[in-house]
Amino acid sequence: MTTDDQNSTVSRRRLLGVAGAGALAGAAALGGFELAQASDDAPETPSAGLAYDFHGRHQAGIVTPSQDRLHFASFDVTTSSRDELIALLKAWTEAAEAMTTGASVGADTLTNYASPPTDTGEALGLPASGLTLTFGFGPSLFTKDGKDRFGLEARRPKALQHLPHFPADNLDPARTDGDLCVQACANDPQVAVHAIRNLARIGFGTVAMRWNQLGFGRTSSTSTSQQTPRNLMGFKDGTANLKGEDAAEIEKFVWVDPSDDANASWLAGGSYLVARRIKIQIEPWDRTSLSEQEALIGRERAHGAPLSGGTEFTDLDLKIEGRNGPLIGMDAHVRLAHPSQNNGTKLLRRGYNFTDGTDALGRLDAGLFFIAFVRDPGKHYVPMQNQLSSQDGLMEYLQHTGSGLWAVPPGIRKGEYVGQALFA
Ligand SMILES: C=CC1=C(C)c2cc3[nH]c(cc4nc(cc5[nH]c(cc1n2)c(C)c5CCC(=O)O)C(CCC(=O)O)=C4C)c(C)c3C=C
Ligand SMILES: [Fe+2]
Repeated sequence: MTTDDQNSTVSRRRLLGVAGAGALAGAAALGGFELAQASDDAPETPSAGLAYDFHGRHQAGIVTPSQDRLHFASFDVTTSSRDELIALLKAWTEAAEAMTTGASVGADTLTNYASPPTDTGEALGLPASGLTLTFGFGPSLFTKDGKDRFGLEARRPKALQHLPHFPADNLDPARTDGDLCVQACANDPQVAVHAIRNLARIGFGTVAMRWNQLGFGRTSSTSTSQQTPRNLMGFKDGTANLKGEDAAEIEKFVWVDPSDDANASWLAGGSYLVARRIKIQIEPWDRTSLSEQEALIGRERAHGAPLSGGTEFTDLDLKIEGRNGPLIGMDAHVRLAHPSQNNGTKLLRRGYNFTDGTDALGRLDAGLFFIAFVRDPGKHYVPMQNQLSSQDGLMEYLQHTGSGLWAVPPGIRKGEYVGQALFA
């Protein structure tokens, strides 16, 4: 595996090769700890000193191992100038190149006393922390209120539509859609927040942040080297996820192929990002019996094994019957999400837990910020969501409150800017 292909090789050599001043300062500050964490026999826990290459065939933050923290932001473009939009994407690329190495934005951030600093400063001295920045273009970038603001309409991918209304959706427009999105993931929340804040600052006058979401505790593993984490329902989440190492399946289900859409050859090597803010009714869930919880998921809670038997990674057996019907019930989440019930479809999940305070009744506003990367949302996401939203027993405890779909351009080569082929 090369960094060019996967952006994901992380080794001591790589850590030492990180060029950013911030990363070097951070590594020096942490002394031997950094090196110990990044050594070949290091535990699978991601270290703060990791750095993923921003350049490569695909954007990082998709098949690279998911980090612990998320700051996701959706932006609306406020200018009607195509040139200003391109200038923003160039500036964002330059800033992303710096920040993903642990460096500050702008060379003279602490020496030019006549201007505001070019970097907001809160990550100064912190290492790269595995920061990845993944950029996406929403349907409204191509056409908004019937207008082709930037001359892009003819190049809009057919699959890039606003997501349909799903049963039981209760979407807040203030947490839905957006012209552009940026997924910032890192192993330090301050690094992820710093990245989004700097991109927003750079975009002042060109874009306005529409909504954003903080996330913690990844709810999926995207690499076989990672342990399966737990979501706020207390279950292991990500066991049957696509993993970055499954090259053939990633090719089939994640990356857009040049033959997929003649209008959108610029998207080849990219993907689509689906985001759903799913609130979990935590208090009723916590008063539900263990047997009911396990029946609704279709797996046992302690180790994540399917209710049809075996251990965590044993395949589901959807046919085995118990005394009262199938051991994995007809409305169990894993049955309804399983490829055999979805035309063989798989998706790459990359979600995070969230808590956003309490509501007026003192209930936690918490849940799962679901993110998935798919090759074709109309085939690989919409039918599955329709099935889950209408039949999944878990829906009694869930409410979808935010949503969006973005086309994620392919990786950026050195000297290029994010999404350059779209504007060529
Ligand atoms: C549309 C896709 C999906 C949404 C939305 C979704 C929400 C959601 N999921 C859990 C908890 C679990 N999901 C699990 C498996 C699983 N989920 C999806 C898809 C969506 N989930 C898929 C494709 C799968 C894999 C199915 C399979 O092939 O077996 C599991 C089991 C562990 C695992 O395999 O990852 C859990 C637990 C919650 C709590 C949630 C919304 C809040
Ligand atoms: Fe799920």
